[in-house]
Amino acid sequence: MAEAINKKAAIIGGGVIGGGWAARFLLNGWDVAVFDPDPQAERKINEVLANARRSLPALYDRSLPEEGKLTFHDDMAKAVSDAQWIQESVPEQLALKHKILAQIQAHAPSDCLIGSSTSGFKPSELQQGSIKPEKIIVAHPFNPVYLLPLIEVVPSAATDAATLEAGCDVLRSVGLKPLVVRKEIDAHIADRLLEAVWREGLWLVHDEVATTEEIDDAIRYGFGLRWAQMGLFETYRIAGGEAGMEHFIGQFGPALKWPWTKLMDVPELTPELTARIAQQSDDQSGHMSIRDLERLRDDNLVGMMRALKKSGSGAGGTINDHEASLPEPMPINDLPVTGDRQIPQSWTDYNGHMNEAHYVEVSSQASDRFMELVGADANYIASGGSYFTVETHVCYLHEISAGDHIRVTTQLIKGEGKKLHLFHRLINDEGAVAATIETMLLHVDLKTRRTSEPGGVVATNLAEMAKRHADLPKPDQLGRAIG
Ligand SMILES: NC(=O)C1=CN([C@@H]2O[C@H](COP(=O)(O)OP(=O)(O)OC[C@H]3O[C@@H](n4cnc5c(N)ncnc54)[C@H](O)[C@@H]3O)[C@@H](O)[C@H]2O)C=CC1
Ligand SMILES: C[N+](C)(C)CC(=O)CC(=O)[O-]
Repeated sequence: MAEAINKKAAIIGGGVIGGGWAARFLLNGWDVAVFDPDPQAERKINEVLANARRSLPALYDRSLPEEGKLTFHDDMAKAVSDAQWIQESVPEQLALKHKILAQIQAHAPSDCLIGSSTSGFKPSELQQGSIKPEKIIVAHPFNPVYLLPLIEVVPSAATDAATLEAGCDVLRSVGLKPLVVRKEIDAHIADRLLEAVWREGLWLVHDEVATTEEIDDAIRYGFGLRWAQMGLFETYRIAGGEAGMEHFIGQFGPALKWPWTKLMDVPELTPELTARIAQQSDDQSGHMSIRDLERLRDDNLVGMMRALKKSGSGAGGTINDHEASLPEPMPINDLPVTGDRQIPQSWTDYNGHMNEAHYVEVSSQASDRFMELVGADANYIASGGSYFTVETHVCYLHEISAGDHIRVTTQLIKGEGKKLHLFHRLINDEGAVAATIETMLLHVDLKTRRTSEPGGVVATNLAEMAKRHADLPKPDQLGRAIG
């Protein structure tokens, strides 16, 4: 069989942001070629990648594609040849970006789009002197690039609609949420907002009103939590109470003209102020290495984004959409695969392995998937029929650790009348059955909350599935009681 050919991304500049881009593409199945003259680039990217491997897959309840191949190059031409996407992430200096973009375009495939990670330059500035200005856009990510879905995509007058859409499709395919900025401006949308908050923070330290830690507390215990799920305007709509946004503006709008904010001025970043900020930051966080801080940040982000995934709000909706686009797993031993996932860090406990509670979560997801396969899907449930779990028995056979990949197969033991008797096997990458979960569900009428016969399509599908599973050997753990 011919080997599948992966897509290839070229990462030009592999620092904080280039490393994050490399991880996002690799973990979404792309090959990645990096060009960076820093002799430490390979080590740094591998460390970022290790953090990405423990966090990005943990956002999903399905496996990401098989990881692509990572290569490092000291020749720009080799790095960009055959690339379908090129991402420039060199330092924020316009002259350097012009030089690098010219070198890229001298060697890149002629139809290849180049995204620039620039935090502040407009695309028309980046395109100055370019031989193909229409192939350069701003694709501004957020740190950590492998976890945060937002990507500000900024076209210029030289960018046509089809190129822009094709670029957004590529970015969506690796789980990003393109926000197309309709009018190019310095620092796009998000950095305009971030700069305003940062400027105020600097003034508060300068005027000795607050330390770096106190400013961070003011954000993380309060409005930072609100912003992650509703942003600025939706939050303020609620703050206007039943009278809404107009009332809110009427009450707090005038304060914008009172001396609440420093607004446009920037404090002089003298050596003394810089040293004060650096010392306060060391006092606040110097007990942890940057990589440890990154892991803490990533674990918290995964937890918050998994909560958003449940409601589908904001970043959670992007993860759900990306998850739905991931390929379906193939059957194993004639059984449907009803789960295929990496075990997140947050599922492990003080014994250093997957906590017992999450086996039931895996079972619940596998039963849900099985229900979908026999037609008891979201539409069916909306029409008033569903299954309730009434009994579950778990056998823990081998330890499962954070980062392990498991697949779940489901054998139909009985699917007749109101009863749905399932047997799930959790299979690890060595092919061993790490756990079995036997579970009984009953069909219920959601209006009366009483058991009822399933609808025609579900009953027919179950009967067909039962025929296919009838000759399979009965599992050893079936009907097991404790003792
Ligand atoms: N750090 C951040 O929070 C964010 C930065 N950005 C943008 O990303 C870009 C890169 O920023 P960072 O990654 O933070 O900087 P960085 O300093 O961490 O990384 C820059 C990398 O570029 C490499 N480099 C320098 N000259 C080069 C050349 N001639 N060819 C190839 N590589 C070269 C350096 O060796 C370094 O590894 C900037 O445009 C920045 O505005 C965007 C979003 C967030
Ligand atoms: C500070 N910064 C301007 C480089 C920040 C960004 O561009 C985005 C981010 O990740 O905060």
